[in-house]
Amino acid sequence: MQTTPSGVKLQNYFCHYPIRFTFAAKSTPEQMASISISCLSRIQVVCRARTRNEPRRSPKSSSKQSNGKVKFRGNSLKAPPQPLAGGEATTYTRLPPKDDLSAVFAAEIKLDDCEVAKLNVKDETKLENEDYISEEDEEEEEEEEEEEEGLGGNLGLSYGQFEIFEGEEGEDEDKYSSENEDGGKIENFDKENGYYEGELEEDVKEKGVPAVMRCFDRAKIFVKAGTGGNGVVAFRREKYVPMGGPSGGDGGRGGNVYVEVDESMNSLLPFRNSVHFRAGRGSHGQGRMQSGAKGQDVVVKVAPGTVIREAGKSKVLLELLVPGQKALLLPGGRGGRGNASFKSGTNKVPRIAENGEEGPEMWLELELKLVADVGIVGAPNAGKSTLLSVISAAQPTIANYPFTTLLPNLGVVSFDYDSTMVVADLPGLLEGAHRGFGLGHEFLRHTERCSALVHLIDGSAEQPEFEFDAVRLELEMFSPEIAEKPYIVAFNKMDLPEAYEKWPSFKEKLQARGIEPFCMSAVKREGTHEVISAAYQLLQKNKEAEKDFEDQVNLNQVADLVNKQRSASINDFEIFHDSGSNTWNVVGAGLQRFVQMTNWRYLDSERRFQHVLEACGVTKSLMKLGVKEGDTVIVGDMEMVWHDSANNPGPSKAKKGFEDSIKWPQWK
Ligand SMILES: Nc1nc2c(ncn2[C@@H]2O[C@H](COP(=O)(O)OP(=O)(O)OP(=O)(O)O)[C@@H](O)[C@H]2O)c(=O)[nH]1
Ligand SMILES: [Mg+2]
Repeated sequence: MQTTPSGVKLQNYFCHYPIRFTFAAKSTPEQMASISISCLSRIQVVCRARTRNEPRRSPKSSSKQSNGKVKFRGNSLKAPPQPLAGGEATTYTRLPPKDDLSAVFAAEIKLDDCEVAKLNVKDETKLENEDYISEEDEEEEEEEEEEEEGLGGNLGLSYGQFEIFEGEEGEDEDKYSSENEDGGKIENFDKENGYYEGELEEDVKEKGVPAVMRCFDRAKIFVKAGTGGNGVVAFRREKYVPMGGPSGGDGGRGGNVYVEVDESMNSLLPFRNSVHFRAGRGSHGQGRMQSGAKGQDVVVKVAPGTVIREAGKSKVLLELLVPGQKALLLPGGRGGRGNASFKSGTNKVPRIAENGEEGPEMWLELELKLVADVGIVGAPNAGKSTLLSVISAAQPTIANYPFTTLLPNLGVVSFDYDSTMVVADLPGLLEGAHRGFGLGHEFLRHTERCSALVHLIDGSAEQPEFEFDAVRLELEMFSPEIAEKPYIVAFNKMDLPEAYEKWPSFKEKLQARGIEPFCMSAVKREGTHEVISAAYQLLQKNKEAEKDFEDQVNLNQVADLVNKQRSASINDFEIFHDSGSNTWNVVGAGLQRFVQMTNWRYLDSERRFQHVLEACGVTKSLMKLGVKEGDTVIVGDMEMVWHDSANNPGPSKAKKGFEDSIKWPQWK
């Protein structure tokens, strides 16, 4: 733990989020170079020296910064902070190897060395006493100032002070804010486990693994196709053209929602920021028979290997594997017809136009699964990453401690000009992984896509065959489908004497179970070719079976379903009666759509509505079922009171939807 000149204690800690330290000091860049900081994870360090010519901050704005405050803030600054002139920015995007951890935890933040900063801390205290500003004002003004000063400004900092910007989304802003009054110690941080205690700890635990170890391979998004534009009622008015007739144009079609595979994406990380995707609405029709413009389409770009499900449902809607694949997910709503479309021999002056059809909407769950042909699975430290690095050009992190691999790595193995396969090195599996122990379960689903598996066994383990059994069991517990995949077993680390000794008994035991294991040494590159050739052969066998299945995939199946629902006949309906409230509910997709597209502003719409209900048999059915005067009838969103015109010729009132009276139903 270190103490800054302003009394702020800083713990060296393991950080999950991109954090930005900004130091401003009235010193030369050389002086600032004495500040040594080593940071873990994605931490950006900006050391900022104030030049002599730079104007000093006004007392008011200076006083807004209380000494030694440590603030966590969302990364929702209007202008993203940039490394400033005279400063230095370093961004770590990966964890350093474990060996380096001790060095990092022992790292120092030597703010004490900065004499100038110390002096200014006193100045600031003085100023703060002179001109006190409330905390809320402080926040607001601070933000304003950041906007004003932009990137070239002082970022609202005064000498000897620093802020910690937490690089997450604004939503987490409050949660992580830990402004410290008593000496500025950053509390709630559990150094051992690498996350914050209290609220934050709960949050992290809930998700299973700390954020830095999570890969963004699941997302939930909302998609909505555009609603069609409304049709209009208009009449042609032109000199020398008496009674020009109806000329109301149709509304434009709503925009579609597409999903496209983008080769450049390798995670679903962008969906953390953008969740809602709405296609544009069709424009309304206009007079002179002008149809509305079509709404703008929206294309949701996903990474290859994305599986799409409707939220909360297990059925897979789409599986997008190949870059460039584009699927129509939700078709936009049809534009409503204008009165020109309603012109007929019997009605030459139609005063009716339709609303645009509502665009369908849904919440989707996206899940990214690796598009790998072969998956290397095994216990932690078995040498999976080493094997991948030997057989492909991939350079995964290799180190002698469990869980070196936190996210799956991919490598392309090429045997020949046209025979290649993609191999995935997955994080190590522990006993109980299917219940969430270790990291493996987070990634087990990636093996669902693999056509074959390589079980890598650490030959130097105490009981290699138990290790194999434990991993097999985990796979079976997680998903029987994965367990059924063809696999080969490779006994690694044969260069070590203890592994060499254990190999004969291991081989014997597996052979007794009908499995022919391979032995190899990834480090010495011995036996690896045999292993990977055997995996390739397994793959070839499997691919032929899968090919037939892939040919049948229809990418537009969701849109087809939506269209099918839309074209549901108006004659298909069901009537539910609630005797308690005397309510009759008429349910049918076709009828519902008809009600939604009816524009009740026009009188002719009511007539048409009545006519349709009679024509499709709703009126008759209701009468058969014994509807009585004063009963409530609900069709789609429309709620009406049944009015038997034979008994009472007065109009019934709609409870909802429109003010005008409706004479419905009217029969003789
Ligand atoms: N002697 C010997 N050591 C090996 C061999 N293969 C891997 N190792 C060592 O085993 C250690 C772990 O190797 P990794 O490739 O990181 O193991 P891993 O299975 O990817 O581990 P996790 O990512 O933690 O699951 C490293 O120190 C490797 O150098 C081998 O064939 N012989
Ligand atoms: Mg590894």
